[in-house]
Amino acid sequence: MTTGLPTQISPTVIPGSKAGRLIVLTGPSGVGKGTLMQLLLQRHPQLYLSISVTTRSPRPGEIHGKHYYFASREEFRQMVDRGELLEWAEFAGNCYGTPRQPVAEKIGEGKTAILEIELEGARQIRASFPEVLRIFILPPSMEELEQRLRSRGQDSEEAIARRLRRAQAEINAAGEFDYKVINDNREAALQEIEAILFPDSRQD
Ligand SMILES: Nc1ncnc2c1ncn2[C@@H]1O[C@H](COP(=O)(O)OP(=O)(O)OP(=O)(O)O)[C@@H](O)[C@H]1O
Ligand SMILES: Nc1nc2c(ncn2[C@@H]2O[C@H](COP(=O)(O)O)[C@@H](O)[C@H]2O)c(=O)[nH]1
Repeated sequence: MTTGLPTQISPTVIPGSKAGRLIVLTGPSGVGKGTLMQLLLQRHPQLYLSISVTTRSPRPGEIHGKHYYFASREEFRQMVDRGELLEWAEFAGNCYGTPRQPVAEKIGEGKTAILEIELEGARQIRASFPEVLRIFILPPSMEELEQRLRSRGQDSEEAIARRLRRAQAEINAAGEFDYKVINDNREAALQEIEAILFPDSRQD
């Protein structure tokens, strides 16, 4: 398990229909990506949010198959070796990856698939799927980011420190992305994302 390089997505497009879109949403841990995605899905249930595999332990309330597929390091390594992940990366001491098949299926059905992933994974996707639309979510300030990580109340002090160290490097790479959205006011950020995803009257 030494590389996270992806192979191609290869969606099978249903004859007579157009292929869907792949969207990547990235930003430092705690910036509010998950919160914004849940709100977006409530308003646009036709969107498909990929469920990742992780070796991280479940947080209280997290459900296997809903929030993540929780796997051991060995299970994760086997998925990598079998080419089952579209991308994967290590983040703050754990592995995270995107199962290939459901994303390929949804795109093949003409749907919009969204990946909520960290920077290295976003770079891998860009390399294997250049048409991807990539959005970076920024915090209003580093102080606010730290405050959000703490108020979430889910991570140890050590985990928060690791995530904050990684956050600055991720923010420095925001210029690589197609769009940047500052998540200060939740509703305003959501509307910006909607305007990116649904220019004109496109709703798929
Ligand atoms: N605009 C906002 N203003 C204030 N608090 C917010 C805002 N958006 C999200 N939050 C809060 O910030 C915390 C972190 O949000 P969330 O878990 O969605 O972040 P995330 O980017 O998905 O993190 P991770 O990448 O670690 O999964 C949560 O407590 C959430 O309620
Ligand atoms: N490269 C990938 N990154 C992923 C994936 N799923 C989630 N993530 C990112 O990991 C961090 C930490 O998440 P947490 O749930 O432990 O707080 C965060 O930035 C997620 O966006 C994935 O499949 N691939």
